[in-house]
Amino acid sequence: MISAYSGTQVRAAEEPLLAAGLGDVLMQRAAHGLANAVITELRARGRRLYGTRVVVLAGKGNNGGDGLYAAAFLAGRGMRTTAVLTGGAAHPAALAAFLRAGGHAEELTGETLKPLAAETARAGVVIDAILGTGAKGGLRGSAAALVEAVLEARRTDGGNGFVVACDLPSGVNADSGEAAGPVLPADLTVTFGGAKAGLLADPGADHAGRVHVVPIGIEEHLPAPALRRLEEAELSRLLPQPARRAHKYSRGVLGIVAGSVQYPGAAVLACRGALAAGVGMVRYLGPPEVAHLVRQSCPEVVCSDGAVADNRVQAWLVGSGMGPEDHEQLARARDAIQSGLPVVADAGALPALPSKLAPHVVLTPHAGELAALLKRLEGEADARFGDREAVEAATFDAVRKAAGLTGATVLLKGPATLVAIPGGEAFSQADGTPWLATAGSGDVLAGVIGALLAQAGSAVEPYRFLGMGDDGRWAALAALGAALHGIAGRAASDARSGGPITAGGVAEAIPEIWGKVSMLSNSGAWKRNSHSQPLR
Ligand SMILES: NC(=O)C1=CN([C@@H]2O[C@H](COP(=O)(O)OP(=O)(O)OC[C@H]3O[C@@H](n4cnc5c(N)ncnc54)[C@H](OP(=O)(O)O)[C@@H]3O)[C@@H](O)[C@H]2O)[C@@H](O)CC1
Ligand SMILES: [K+]
Repeated sequence: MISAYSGTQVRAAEEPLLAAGLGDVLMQRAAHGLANAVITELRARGRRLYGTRVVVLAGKGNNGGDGLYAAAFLAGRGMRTTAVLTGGAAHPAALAAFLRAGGHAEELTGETLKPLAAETARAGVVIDAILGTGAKGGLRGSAAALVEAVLEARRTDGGNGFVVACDLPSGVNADSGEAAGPVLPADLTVTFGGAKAGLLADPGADHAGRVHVVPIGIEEHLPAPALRRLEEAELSRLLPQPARRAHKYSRGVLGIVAGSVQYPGAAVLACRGALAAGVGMVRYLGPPEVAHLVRQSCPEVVCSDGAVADNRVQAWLVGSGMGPEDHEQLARARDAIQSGLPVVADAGALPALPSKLAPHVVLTPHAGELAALLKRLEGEADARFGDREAVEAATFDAVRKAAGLTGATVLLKGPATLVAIPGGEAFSQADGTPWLATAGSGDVLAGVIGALLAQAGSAVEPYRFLGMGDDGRWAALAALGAALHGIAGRAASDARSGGPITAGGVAEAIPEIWGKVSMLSNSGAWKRNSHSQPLR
């Protein structure tokens, strides 16, 4: 599991060591980890160190200090290093070490801005150490102008160097991933002590590239993470497995209220997603025309046009492919939400939610649907997240806000899918491929999560083992569904040499992914079939 923390959490964890006079030791560890990551990356790209040009953009705080110490180390390895001092000053000891090692420093001024931007754009390696966890807002002033000029120079002249962000891409908010000003997107972010939550939430995740965590000795002081990402070991542990004496009812029954005469395919895809994700049985409730199509595509599904109360299930999925005019389906959706059973509420069910929900209700909006929900809950005049763009600019805050206002677990679909319960556990899964942005993909995801709720909603032990509260399991199950769906989407695309996929293709790929993930032991090694390919 990747555990990510807010900037405040990391700074609090540093406090006892800073009080013990170990500030410089922490900085040296961070700088050493950063320099080693640069060397590893250059070697992986088949590039020699000697003579390669490195530009470090160094702010006046400790983030700049990390960058300057790392650049000093690289200068000692024969790299040609230039430091651009963006804040009119620099960490004194780190700058002295850099100059002693043979580095060359330039102050950023009105006159030097253009040539330094051009030099940065041409460099083999750029270390972005302008701002770290001490940033207040996005980049501003001459540092912002420099980054804009570098972006422009890279656009016009190209540039094949790689960008390494020191702790986080400068201007990205460590807590939320928001970026108020320009940001130099990184190929790699080397982050210290623990990942920052803003690196796993968009738009920060967009800018961060790969994330590499360097331990610096503060780890035992860190609290429960603000944001988690399930990896193979946890996926393997959390995937439900049938007991030897299982029967279809004990395996879990999912009731699905989805689809309409206008969108019958959503019902079929939700059923296919659920069936692929190990549920014992699916009961479909909906209009006869849709039920007919469901029966034809999925003969395993038991269909009826009856009432929610007449169907015994362990969980419900409601809303996919339903519109505001589908009164009968919406009435069923409301009954399901009020049944007290775990529920996935998707698409058409979102505008019709009761005002107060609980975490066993999992909402699965995309950014536009989340904006509409928040606008309704906050009131049009006060809505901070009034439209899709506002949600996309601050995904983590938006999802936490929606969880707080509804009381439900909220899953926001995206390249980094975020899940949060009110005031508690939150997850970010980025397992998929952009090809998953295709019609029906969300219906399959809703089916997969519904199937997981029906099978495993009552088990709390695995989550306690992972240090989560009992309500956290609703978010973890939704994150598990997002991970399965994402990995399956990637596998489906890989099977076509990286080509496009359909929602039906994603559902088809899920059972094999489930099998492969289940084969992993908790250490991440294969239990059986040790020659199998890793998942990602
Ligand atoms: N604590 C430790 O020992 C360790 C810390 N570590 C490292 O330190 C980093 C945190 O360092 P930090 O606290 O010095 O803050 P940092 O991110 O460098 O920025 C503050 C400076 O930027 C300025 N500034 C602020 N906002 C701005 C803006 N929008 N646009 C432009 N300027 C802005 C602000 O100026 P001011 O506003 O105060 O005038 C101030 O001078 C952390 O990310 C990690 O890399 C590791 O080495 C481990 C040990
Ligand atoms: K930085």
